[in-house]
Amino acid sequence: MLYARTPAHEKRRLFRERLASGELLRLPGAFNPLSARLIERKGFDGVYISGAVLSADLGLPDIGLTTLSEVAGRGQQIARVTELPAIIDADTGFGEPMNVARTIQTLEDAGIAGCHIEDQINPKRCGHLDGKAVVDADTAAKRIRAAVDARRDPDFLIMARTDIRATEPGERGLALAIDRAKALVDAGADAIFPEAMRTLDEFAAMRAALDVPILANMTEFGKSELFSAQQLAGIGVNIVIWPVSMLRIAMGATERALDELNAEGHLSGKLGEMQHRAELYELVDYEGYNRFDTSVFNFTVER
Ligand SMILES: C[C@](O)(C(=O)O)[C@H](CC(=O)O)C(=O)O
Ligand SMILES: [Mg+2]
Repeated sequence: MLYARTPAHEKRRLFRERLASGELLRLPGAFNPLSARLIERKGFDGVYISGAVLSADLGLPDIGLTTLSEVAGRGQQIARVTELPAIIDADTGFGEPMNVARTIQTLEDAGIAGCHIEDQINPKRCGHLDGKAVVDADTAAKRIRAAVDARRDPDFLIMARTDIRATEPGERGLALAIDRAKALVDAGADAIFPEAMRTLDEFAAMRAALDVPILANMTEFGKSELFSAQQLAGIGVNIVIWPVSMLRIAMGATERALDELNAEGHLSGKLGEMQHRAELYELVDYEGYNRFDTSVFNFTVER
């Protein structure tokens, strides 16, 4: 009721423990707090909080327009309703290395379990758009070092994302990505998010080159092929995210329903696709609030 029971430091500790086991952890993107509850209910290992989703939700493109306060605020709303660890997209860290330090502490305060900081120039753009540019290795390493120095909970996961793969085609791009990832691990990154990798072999090469966990981004309609959780587990990937998928599904369904409403003047044909009122009530735990209420008023006062 109201919020999750597990304190943030405990979520982080448990997430680290699961990560150390080497199994693949599956994190669908939660596009709001309610969807995070559903992700938990369905047995996933964590929730991912996407910058692309937050921007889209506000009707904005994913080009670095959102602020730390907006991101941390949404992160807190989502993290507080689930027992699952929440990993959030911190873009480039919202400024210079000193801003990155503040970002990390703000996300810790928001109850988040970890984040990724990318090596794109400011302003960043979606990792699957063309024309991306990255900062030099020294600046990228400074961002990560600032993040690591700033955290107060050593279990808060600091993941470095490199976008360098897509800046050069073919083998050369992959080699650059591996070099950059190694430098970011040297700077203190706990995990690596190699963005816009193209094939399973590329993920496997990155996996073989590093001794920290790596993340695979299975975002649709982008630069990476889409692989199953089984395929990614098979090559030793540690975390997989489907960052925007649930929003895409919800928006696709909404669009079709609006068309039907226009055509038919009612939505009776869509009832089977809707979350039932009973399911919603269960998800937000009406019953728990009811119990709470009766336990508040369960005394009698003698006069
Ligand atoms: C992972 C990502 O950073 C996000 O914000 O969710 C995006 C996802 C997307 O735009 O599909 C990215 O890959 O840049
Ligand atoms: Mg993003």
